[in-house]
Amino acid sequence: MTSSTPSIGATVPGYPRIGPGRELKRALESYWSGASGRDELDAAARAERQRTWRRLTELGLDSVPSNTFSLYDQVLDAVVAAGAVPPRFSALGLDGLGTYFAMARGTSGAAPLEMTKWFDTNYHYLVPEIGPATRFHLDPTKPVSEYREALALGIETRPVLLGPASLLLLSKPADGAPHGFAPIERLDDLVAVYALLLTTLAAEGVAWVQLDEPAYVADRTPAELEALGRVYARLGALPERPSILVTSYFGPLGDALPVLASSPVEAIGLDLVAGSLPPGGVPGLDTKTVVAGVVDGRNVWRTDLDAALATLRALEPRAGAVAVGTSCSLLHVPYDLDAETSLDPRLRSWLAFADQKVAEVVALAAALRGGEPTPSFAEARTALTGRASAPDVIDDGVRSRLAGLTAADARRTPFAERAEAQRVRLGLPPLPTTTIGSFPQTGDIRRARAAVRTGRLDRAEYTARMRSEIERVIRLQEKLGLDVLVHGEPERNDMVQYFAEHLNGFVTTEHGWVQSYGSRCVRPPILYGDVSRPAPITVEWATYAQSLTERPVKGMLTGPVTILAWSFVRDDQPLGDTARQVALAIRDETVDLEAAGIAIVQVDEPALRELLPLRSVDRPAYLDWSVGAFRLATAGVADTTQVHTHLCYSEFGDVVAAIDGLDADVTSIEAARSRMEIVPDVAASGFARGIGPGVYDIHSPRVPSADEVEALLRRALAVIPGERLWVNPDCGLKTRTYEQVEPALAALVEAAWRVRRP
Ligand SMILES: Nc1nc2c(c(=O)[nH]1)N[C@@H](CNc1ccc(C(=O)N[C@@H](CCC(=O)N[C@@H](CCC(=O)N[C@@H](CCC(=O)O)C(=O)O)C(=O)O)C(=O)O)cc1)CN2
Ligand code: MET
Ligand SMILES: [Zn+2]
Repeated sequence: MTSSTPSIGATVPGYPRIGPGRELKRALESYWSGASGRDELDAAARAERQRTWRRLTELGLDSVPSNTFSLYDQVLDAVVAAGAVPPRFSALGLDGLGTYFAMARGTSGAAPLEMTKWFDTNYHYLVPEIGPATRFHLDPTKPVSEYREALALGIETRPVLLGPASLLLLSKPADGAPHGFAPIERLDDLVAVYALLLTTLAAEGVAWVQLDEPAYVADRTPAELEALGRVYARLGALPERPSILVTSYFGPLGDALPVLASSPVEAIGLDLVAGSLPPGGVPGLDTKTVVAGVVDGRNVWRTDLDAALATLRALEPRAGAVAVGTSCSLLHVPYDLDAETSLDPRLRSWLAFADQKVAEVVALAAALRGGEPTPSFAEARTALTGRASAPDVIDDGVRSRLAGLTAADARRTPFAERAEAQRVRLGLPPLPTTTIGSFPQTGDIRRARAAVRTGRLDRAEYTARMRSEIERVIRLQEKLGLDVLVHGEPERNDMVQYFAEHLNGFVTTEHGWVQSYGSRCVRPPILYGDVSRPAPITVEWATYAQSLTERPVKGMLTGPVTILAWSFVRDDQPLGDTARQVALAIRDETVDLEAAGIAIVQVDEPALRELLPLRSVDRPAYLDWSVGAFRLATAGVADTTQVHTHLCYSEFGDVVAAIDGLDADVTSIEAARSRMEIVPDVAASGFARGIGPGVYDIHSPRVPSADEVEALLRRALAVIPGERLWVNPDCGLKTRTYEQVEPALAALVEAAWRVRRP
């Protein structure tokens, strides 16, 4: 670093990219459908990048990031930059963009890269496939052209890339890699490509580059820590390179901090919201710029600027220099609070979305430099005092109800007794067939919802349309011969937002879209106060569906952990306390469904795995409160009511014991994509209740044949007795079409019949 290198000052590690009005989502979906061409997509992408750089400059950042834009995913972008495209995609002979989308979405000839959760967030990344034969080679096109594009606007930027160690730690072994191979074994080869990239960027005139190493906020072996040191020793030793900022987020770096502090990098980004600097000396830190992530990049609360400034000041004597940032990329929050014109102004004053957070970072950096604290400090103080004393945040009724609970409220009678009572009541065949809940969300359904929102359709007409949709779904399931039916969830915009809209303690936004994967977005609700259920939510829909058929219809609810995981949660009390409040509201709903004659209630917990803490020391406490919340939500019903749950992630290893702890009568899990790989583990864990390993991969448009489903069922039957085995898809059908769903479910029912035959 030369004396002319600009200091970082105020910055952010990343920024949303889907567009404030979801412009990129629309451009992508239009391009994929063939309705528009390459030029339109390029124009939309360029417009979003340029808008972002201008906005961040206007808001006052000293160092503006680039290459944080992505047409699909930043991990996929790093795969492309490193040339690590798996051969099944390069063999397609497509151009760059065609290959890129083939990896993201698959083609008829090549299954896409696997998608999995980005740490403990609701963002999904594409999993790189790395083997001994992967031939890395530098493709600097994207970071270089984005840097030039910004420079042409007069904006000097800091290119951002996933760091080499994290890239490999987030990868999986390529097909055909020898048993025991780990992608990290290829680190030295990959670092050679990053070295070339840094040299290339230096030649472009880049002053700072940001390499993200979030994998080091999880537990890492000594060899992995050593590998991190090796990477940055080597990159740091390059004769011509930009200054290097290594960024971490979502937790404290732990043992990786001294490794980076003693490496030759110039700056280290720390998440000081999810973690804090350890007490005591960190050798080498006093020579680094610490980019202090004191503004929460994952939640929407306004920052306590006084407290953040105190943290920054306390850091000053320990670091070479202190710069200010958000705790992580702003990808995980909506763009701009100013778009939310219908929010209660008092609540609004407690919040900050991406642009407001950038302004907070700028204000903190200015105050740290010794300038006058801007008026925003006083405004923040007023807002926070208001929030702390707001009457509707605390609900004494909820609190006393929770205080009055005992362990018995979260306990059902032993499974064997319940199972017998349910067998008698339900009279289901062996290997009962069912689905996970949602049926396709058609354009008609979504348009009707948009119309009722804008007042173009009245409530009664909307309800009538949803009822006719439910009737269609019930008749279809009867025709297909399914045993346990669902109502199809047409009335739900989203399985979390829908419940939040009907519970006290939440508000929802109009424009607060956050990318979940590719072009798919969610509007996470904001949980700001004590939670309760003012009135039954799903009972009318469920009883209407049940009135249409003799077969049992499952009541369908979202569990407390998933509601929390996919919302912005309050930061003024432990998450476990909030979970119990949500659990009570869901418990009220299960009890009301039961009273209305519903015999089976499913409480989905797909996010149980997602919230699992990144460090193993923190896991037992999490599993304790999360499992406890689920049990509280479901233990209010009689033995004769069958409780189902649904989880849909491929990595179950870490939560197999917790699944047992949930004490649901039947658990459906995702299993088709891994061809039932997980089932022996579940059986070996001693799990002895009903289980429905998915036999239809709903993430793919492909329709499975009855033969395939039968083969999967026979595989499951090898380890699970027929009286406990359920037959169902991997997950809900909302993203599929009826043309795909009908034949797939027909195959599923046919396969169950074949396997049932003695
Ligand atoms: N919250 C949440 N997280 C989750 C999941 C989930 O289901 N929910 N599933 C997993 C995978 N993640 C997913 C996330 C989003 C979507 C998804 O399909 N999102 C939809 C939006 C869903 C929604 O909120 N729909 C609303 C609003 C739809 C909309 O865009 N309406 C149009 C108008 C209607 C039209 O013309 O189509 C508009 O507002 O402009 C509704 O149905 O009411 C999308 O991006 O397209 C799927 C999976 C993990 N995380
Ligand atoms: C992401 S889990 C989805 C469960 C929900 N009941 C559905 O079928 O859509
Ligand atoms: Zn699911």
